[in-house]
Amino acid sequence: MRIVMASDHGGLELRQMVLEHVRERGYEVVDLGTHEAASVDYPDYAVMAAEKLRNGEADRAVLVCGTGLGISMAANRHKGIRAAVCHNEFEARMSRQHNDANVLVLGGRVIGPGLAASIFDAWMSAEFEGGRHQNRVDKIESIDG
Ligand SMILES: O=C(CO)[C@H](O)[C@H](O)COP(=O)(O)O
Repeated sequence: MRIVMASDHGGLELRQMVLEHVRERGYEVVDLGTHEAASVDYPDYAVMAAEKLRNGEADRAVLVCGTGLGISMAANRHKGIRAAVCHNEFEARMSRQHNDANVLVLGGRVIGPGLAASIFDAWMSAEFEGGRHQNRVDKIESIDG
């Protein structure tokens, strides 16, 4: 499985730490940066990552900004993208089981690397349950506001 990762400057440090963990777990990573501490705009990174997912160059994404909020808002503007900001393993598991989230979003100024790694593991090991949840995800996908 190929995972695309991206962050703004607010998520740079956490992204770099989580990236190591993701590689240690054996996943192939497409790292879109940012690579420097200079201020950048998180929507640009959400768009780049969403494009990789939508064109099949990656299977899942992990996005990080300072809070996780802005980059998830930007990612969720794309059809087929279901980005979930997760602060704990429960949210991570549920975002897969019920919401079929294909983007995990973390807040670099909110959580530390140990928790972020556990959240990633929980997210990757949980499967979408389908059934009644598929119907709801289909309704999300049909929203054209
Ligand atoms: O969390 C974020 C968006 O939700 C950004 O990382 C944050 O807004 C960047 O702030 P600053 O430009 O003050 O470093």
